[in-house]
Amino acid sequence: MSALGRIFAVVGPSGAGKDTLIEAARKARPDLVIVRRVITRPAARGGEDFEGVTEEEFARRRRRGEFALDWRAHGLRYGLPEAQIAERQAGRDVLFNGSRAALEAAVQLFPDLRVIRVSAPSEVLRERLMARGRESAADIEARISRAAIEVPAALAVMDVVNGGALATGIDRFLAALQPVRA
Ligand SMILES: Nc1ncnc2c1ncn2[C@@H]1O[C@H](COP(=O)(O)OP(=O)(O)OP(=O)(O)O)[C@@H](O)[C@H]1O
Ligand SMILES: O=P(O)(O)OC[C@H]1O[C@H](OP(=O)(O)O)[C@H](O)[C@@H]1O
Repeated sequence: MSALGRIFAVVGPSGAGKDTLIEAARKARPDLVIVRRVITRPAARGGEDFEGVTEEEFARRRRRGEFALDWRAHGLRYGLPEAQIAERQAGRDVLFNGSRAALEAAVQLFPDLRVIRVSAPSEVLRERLMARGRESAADIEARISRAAIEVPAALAVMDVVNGGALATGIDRFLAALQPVRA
């Protein structure tokens, strides 16, 4: 039997670059299982690879116990399919794009959770969200207002600052995914 793979939650404010860094890790680390989230958002071109479902379908899957963990944010529901998390059992490292507000619940479920916190200055967040153009100006302001949400103080986190050149952010992110040397 293989040892249990590691499990990583990538968190941080909207615009910090979580999806961008995760996509870079997908190329650099083909061994990683990157959880494909189920979200009650219409499928969009570009950005995160997720499964878009209706509220009804989300609720149905939740009732059937298909999600290891789920949460609400930005008026949307997000779920992590249990079947993908279970890849850990085969010794594979698993990574998911998480919510700071749902980290307490995540740690209850995965006591060995490794948290990677991605950050960038708030003026940079706003510029990036406006350039990305996925949300309205009002939605962008609502997202910026969540920028100050803290990771629970008791949790150890690995910080990845992605406020400047993307290549630097990617290097830092890949380093955070490496096993710690004894
Ligand atoms: N280091 C960087 N330099 C310049 N632009 C960046 C950098 N990192 C990410 N971006 C851009 O910023 C925007 C936001 O990045 P991304 O969508 O990855 O953020 P996110 O943290 O996943 O946000 P959300 O939580 O809203 O999904 C994207 O358009 C992305 O291309
Ligand atoms: O603000 P907090 O609670 O950390 O995160 C809330 C949610 O916002 C982001 O989703 P999206 O990719 O922007 O839809 C995160 O991935 C998370 O699911």
